[in-house]
Amino acid sequence: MGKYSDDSLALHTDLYQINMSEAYWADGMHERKAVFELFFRKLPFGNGFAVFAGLERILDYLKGFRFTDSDLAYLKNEVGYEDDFLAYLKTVRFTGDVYSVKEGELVFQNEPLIRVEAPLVEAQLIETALLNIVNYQTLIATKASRIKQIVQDERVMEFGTRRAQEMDAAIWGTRAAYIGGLEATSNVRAGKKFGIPVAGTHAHSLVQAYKNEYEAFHAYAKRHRDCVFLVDTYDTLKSGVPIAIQVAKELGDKINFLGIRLDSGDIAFLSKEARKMLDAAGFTETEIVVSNDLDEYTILNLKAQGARVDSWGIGTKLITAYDQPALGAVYKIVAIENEHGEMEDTIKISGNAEKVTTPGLKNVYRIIDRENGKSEGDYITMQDEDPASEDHLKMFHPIHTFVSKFVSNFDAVNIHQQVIKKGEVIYENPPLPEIQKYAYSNLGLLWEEYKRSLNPEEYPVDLSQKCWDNKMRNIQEVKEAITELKG
Ligand SMILES: Nc1ncnc2c1ncn2[C@@H]1O[C@H](COP(=O)(O)OP(=O)(O)OP(=O)(O)O)[C@@H](O)[C@H]1O
Ligand SMILES: O=P(O)(O)OC[C@H]1O[C@H](OP(=O)(O)OP(=O)(O)O)[C@H](O)[C@@H]1O
Ligand SMILES: O=C(O)c1cccnc1
Repeated sequence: MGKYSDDSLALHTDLYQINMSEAYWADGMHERKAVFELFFRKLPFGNGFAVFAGLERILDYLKGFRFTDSDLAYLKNEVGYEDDFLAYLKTVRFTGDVYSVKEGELVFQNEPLIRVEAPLVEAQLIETALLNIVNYQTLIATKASRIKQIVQDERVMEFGTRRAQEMDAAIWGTRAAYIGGLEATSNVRAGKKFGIPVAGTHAHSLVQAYKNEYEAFHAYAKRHRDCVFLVDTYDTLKSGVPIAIQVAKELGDKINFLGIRLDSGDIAFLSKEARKMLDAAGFTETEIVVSNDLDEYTILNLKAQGARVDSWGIGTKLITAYDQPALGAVYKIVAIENEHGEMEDTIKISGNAEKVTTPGLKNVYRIIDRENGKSEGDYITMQDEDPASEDHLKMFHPIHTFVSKFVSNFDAVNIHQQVIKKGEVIYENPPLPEIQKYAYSNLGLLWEEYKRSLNPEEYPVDLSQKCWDNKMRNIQEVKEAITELKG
């Protein structure tokens, strides 16, 4: 590992975060309270919602945040920071407050998923890791949810470790995929670490090692009562399926002939033919597992062709988020304490209206119609507003403000909860199967038009009038300041 022996996560940040921290510290700004929000601007995969994941790792990361001696030695020797600043860094822990949506929550564009309220340096140093975690895990949970929505009742297994972008991605991606709705993983370490059910068949190498399917299947069956034989090594219909049936008949009750796996060729055709062969041999309960570069699009197409599949193994295209490899979430400062101890808004202006940040301390409410239990949209308010006390709300699009509606007879549910208070983790993440169930049950809140995988309607994420007015005032103030400068 080189001369700096440990691998603390405090340095899992961009150099510029430490450089900015040095400037804040040298200027006496470092303890000022700052508020940052983490959000994404565009839903991934053209989906109508995203499934939030990443909180578990974030809590662990923040709990253990500290620069170790070897981190400090590295920063001194190799990067050149001075001793006084390093002595300060040695004392830095995460002491702030964090508010987050739960894992498995359905989340949308331009709404804060996490709000960090902490001394400026602390909030700044953790940006990179928080984004790194949420960007990946939320992306994979969302992709998994898309796949599961197309698959519906059949079983889906995560097979992607060998193709993942290195080991961390395989492990945390598998966990996120499980949150999104997958039933099992082939990654045994993820099974041990998170309690995700493990499952699997065997590879072509088993058959190739024995040079024929008959011996390979028998060898496997000698030590495994539950058997799923891979039947496409030589010729699926002429050799693989008939030999699997022959071996299963020979072994009778000694094995559970659970299934066969197809991994190449025309899956629709081969699965239908294999189904006929298995049924004709009396193995009507023996299932057909398929794999080979599958995603929600191929699965939908295969279903349309009447493929007879009971179980889907998904690797590359899920774990690498193949069709959209980044979520693009950002972490933006929205308020900072001034020299008098008062919180002041901050704003980032952009020529692109969608990129102008929404300043100030805010809350996000999910507005749920009491009559039908469906969500009308999300409603971002200033922190001192209480939409639950209103009889009706005007919800309007934050850019196209003429698109609006009035909502009454609703529940306003604050989607955030405090997970860290003064540096202490105060939230216990539920067991993983409960998080998965939560994600699934949340889908019931959404009208079908937001859930379809192709061209869904845009779910409303609106600003309260007060929040919108505040944003406009901030924009105006910046413009005036610039005009004064020019003048
Ligand atoms: N009936 C089908 N309709 C649409 N796509 C299919 C169908 N059958 C298989 N596919 C998909 O087509 C892609 C390529 O399949 P193909 O059979 O060429 O795979 P392969 O790995 O190249 O096979 P082989 O190992 O025989 O060369 C895969 O993503 C597979 O899931
Ligand atoms: O296709 P994916 O969605 O990425 O799913 C994972 C793939 O990994 C295996 O193939 P590989 O060729 O690596 O090994 P094998 O010999 O077991 O087929 C398996 O057969 C799947 O095809
Ligand atoms: O168990 C399997 O069939 C499996 C596991 C990983 C990758 N591909 C297939």
